[in-house]
Amino acid sequence: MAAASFTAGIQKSPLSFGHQIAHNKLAFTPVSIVSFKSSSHFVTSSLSSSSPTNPGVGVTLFGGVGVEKNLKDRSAFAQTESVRQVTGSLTAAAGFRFAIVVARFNEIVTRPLLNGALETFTRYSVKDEDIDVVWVPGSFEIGVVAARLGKSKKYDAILCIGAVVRGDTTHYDAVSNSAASGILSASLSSGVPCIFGVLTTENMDQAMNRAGGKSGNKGAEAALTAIEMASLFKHDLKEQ
Ligand SMILES: Nc1c(NC[C@H](O)[C@H](O)[C@H](O)CO)[nH]c(=O)[nH]c1=O
Ligand SMILES: CC(=O)[C@@H](O)COP(=O)(O)O
Repeated sequence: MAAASFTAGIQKSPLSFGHQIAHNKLAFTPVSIVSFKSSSHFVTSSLSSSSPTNPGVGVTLFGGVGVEKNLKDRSAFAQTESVRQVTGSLTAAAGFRFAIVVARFNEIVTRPLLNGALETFTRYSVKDEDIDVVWVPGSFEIGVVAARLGKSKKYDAILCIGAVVRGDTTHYDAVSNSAASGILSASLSSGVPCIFGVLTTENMDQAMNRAGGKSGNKGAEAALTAIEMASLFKHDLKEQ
């Protein structure tokens, strides 16, 4: 089934993908760094592991990375031998639910950003039926919609896509700053990660280069961020 797409309450036909984007998968190999003391230095070595309690979630044990001289004389700075570190995983995205809020303004840019995001979700095993796409008029409107979707608690992360391109006036600053603070505010007020996939560029060339052109596809990158943050919140930062 294809991802649902909504615009002002009207369900739109499913999106089709014309081509496969070239995008490197990020390798998030969970790594543990163990340390041992050698005279007055910490020496580090590394080996791989993943959390036994949360498969697919990297846990890094970390102690004295780098060279720490004369530690015994600096007891105030004594380091613990195993500080737990966590990072979201990209390997277990199946089952996560995502909303994408996308601005129609500069659709020639935002449409390929959206397609890049959808292709990435598919590549990482997110099902179409677990993705809802909501269209809004412009980037200024993204924040309020992201907040509403976040508070619905239906989604593990919300990906926000827009393209603000500088014109002749100061309007650019107002729209781009409002989009950024609106999306941040949606994240903080809902407690659901809202990912900033809004381009803010000097001209259309810069925008197109980042929407599948020579600078990659920022929509695809933002989708990876959404997966990582969804994983982090699901497995390690659960509300108690
Ligand atoms: N100029 C751009 C806009 N402007 C429209 C605003 O976002 C908003 O829809 C309007 O002010 C009504 O509230 N939007 C973009 O996404 N990109 C622009 O470059
Ligand atoms: C980013 C904008 O809002 C921009 O497109 C508006 O253009 P202008 O400043 O020339 O009115």
